[in-house]
Amino acid sequence: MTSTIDTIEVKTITGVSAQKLGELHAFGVFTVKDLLEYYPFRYEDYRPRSLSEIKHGDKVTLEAKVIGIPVLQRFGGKSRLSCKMIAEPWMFTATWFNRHYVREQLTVGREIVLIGKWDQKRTQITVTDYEFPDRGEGKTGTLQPVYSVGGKITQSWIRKIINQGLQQFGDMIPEILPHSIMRKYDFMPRKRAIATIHQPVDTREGQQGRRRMVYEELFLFQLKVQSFRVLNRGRMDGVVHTVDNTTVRQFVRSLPFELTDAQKHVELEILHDMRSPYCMNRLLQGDVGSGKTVLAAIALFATVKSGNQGAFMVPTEILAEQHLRSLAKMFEPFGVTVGLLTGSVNGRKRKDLLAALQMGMIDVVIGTHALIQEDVFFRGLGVVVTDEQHRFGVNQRSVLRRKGYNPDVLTMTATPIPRTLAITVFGDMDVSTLSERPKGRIPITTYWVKHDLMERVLKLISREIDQGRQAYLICPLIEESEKLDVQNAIDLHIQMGQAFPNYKVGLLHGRMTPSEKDVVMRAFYSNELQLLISTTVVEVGVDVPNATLMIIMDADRFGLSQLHQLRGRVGRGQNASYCVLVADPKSEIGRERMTAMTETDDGFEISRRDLALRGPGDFFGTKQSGLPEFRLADMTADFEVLEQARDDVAELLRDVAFWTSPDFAPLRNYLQNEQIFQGDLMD
Ligand SMILES: Nc1ncnc2c1ncn2[C@@H]1O[C@H](COP(=O)(O)OP(=O)(O)OP(=O)(O)O)[C@@H](O)[C@H]1O
Repeated sequence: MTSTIDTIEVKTITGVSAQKLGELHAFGVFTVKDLLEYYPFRYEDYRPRSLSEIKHGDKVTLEAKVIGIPVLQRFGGKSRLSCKMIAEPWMFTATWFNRHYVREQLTVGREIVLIGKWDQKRTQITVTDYEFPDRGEGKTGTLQPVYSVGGKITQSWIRKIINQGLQQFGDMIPEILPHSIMRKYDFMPRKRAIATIHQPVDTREGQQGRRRMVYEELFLFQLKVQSFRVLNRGRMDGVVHTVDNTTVRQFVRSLPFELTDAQKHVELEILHDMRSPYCMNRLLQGDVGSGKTVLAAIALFATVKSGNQGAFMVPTEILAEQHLRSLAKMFEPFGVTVGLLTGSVNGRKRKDLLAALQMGMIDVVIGTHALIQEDVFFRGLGVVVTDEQHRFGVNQRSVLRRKGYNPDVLTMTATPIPRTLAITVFGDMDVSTLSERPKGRIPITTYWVKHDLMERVLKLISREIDQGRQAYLICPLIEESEKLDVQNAIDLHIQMGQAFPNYKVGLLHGRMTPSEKDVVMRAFYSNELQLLISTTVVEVGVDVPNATLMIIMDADRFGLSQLHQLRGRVGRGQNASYCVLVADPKSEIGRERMTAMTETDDGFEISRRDLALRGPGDFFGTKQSGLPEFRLADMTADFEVLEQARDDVAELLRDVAFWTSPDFAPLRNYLQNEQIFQGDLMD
């Protein structure tokens, strides 16, 4: 096999000593390819500018001439060297701190290039770097890349080594984009693009290089997710579920409500996937309270009635307990057994549960993400239902495959994502959407009040509780300190206890043990507690239909989607519900968020506004762990390129030539080496 830059070790580059090699490894640089793709995050501009165009405080490069005798002052072990200079027609002073040795080199009439910060008031430059043209030094006039460095690796060393790497191996950088794409966008060849990112001749050239490599990165990302979807569909190695319609219908009929049209539609999509021989990889997105859990239940029921087991992976123990209770009730009449596996199930109990799972005595297991790892074995796993936070990545799939399972996967998200964004970022999945909420729900009324109206808010609490309902009070979020969060919650709990001596007031926060939390949640479910003071631990999925009031303190500290999630804890039953945002926002964005919340209760609209306020990068940043880390591309700034790449890839994959023509061999090779395909042959 001929060697390529992704197999040649970086130590073959002249100048990489054994000691430096270790340091490069720490940066994730093992091969020549890794080094050449170690891109700078910005450039230092060494192009000379004229004094007439610079402002106070600018960092500049000036071409000047020494016209004065240097003056050296020493004070307390430090030194300051000043010298008069001229950059025609202006005179100014150049100052060096703690570099007294420069004095010898400053002879009158000598040309010098100074790099440093300009002080307009003193007509002075504080020099950070300098060069003498008569020594033929080379930074002047260039843009110098700035890399992320540390330890024994310095900026100048990495620049030198990358330069050396380009000289030795630059010609071996392979082209990967097909001709058609190169022509369509008039891209420069890959070799030149990579070289110019490290050593841009000028800004335009640098931008062109970046443009091409950003596109390539997003194109390859899209190629990976979309071809995964295409191949997955064609592969036919999933579990074929055989459950018949009558059995499913019996289960659906036993539920205490009729499915909405949207739920019925999604049910068909899920069952269709499950019955087919390919592996289901479906994202179910629906607004808060739209009834996603029952679809999870149908999928789990269908797999059990087809002779398999199901796993339901949820983000918190509170939620695992909640689902255990509700699913056990739904499944009980049909003889479907349910088990719980979370961090707090241990010792003998855990051992027994694992054994029961392996022997097939438990049909459905609910738990946190530890569920599908390490020592957990199933007799036959047919379906995994999970949530967006645990987006079922390549790693989990391969863990399961190694154990001999290839289950259907249903991923649920309560943060609706605008459709274009969903298919761009979740391109490997089929998307189902629950577009309506169950009938009979009264929209939640949302108020935004300032802190000085707290008295009125307290009255609202008593009004609801006196009518037999329950309320949540969410404490402000102090991001820097969980300890302060907890303290806040404890204080508020005491205050509310005093304000409402006749009600039972509960407290829930992240420092409590899972079993302590469970005791409180159970008491709230059964209305033994009327008011629950909590941090955001109730954010996801908690379902207490009798709760009709949600109060969020310092609501401007939360993001829009998170506020919507919290608000979604009420309005889940037949009674009118209210959400009160208590906030005195200081920023415009804070005010916009509050207004948006009072204007709409539609999660799709909220996420559209959230996206507009934050941009796709941040929108996904907090919620999405499944997003790849790009080296150059930025989800916000390069979003249009991502959409373009998505369309180009879709077109390419529709063309049969993609799977056969030599023009696309580099792309097929790329896919084959990706972990996602685990070496499956592309040809
Ligand atoms: N078709 C329906 N008709 C009436 N009630 C329903 C229907 N479907 C679900 N429900 C009820 O609506 C409530 C919310 O459903 P569920 O907990 O599944 O919401 P969800 O989509 O998971 O929301 P979240 O993301 O906020 O947890 C539950 O109490 C559930 O029993």
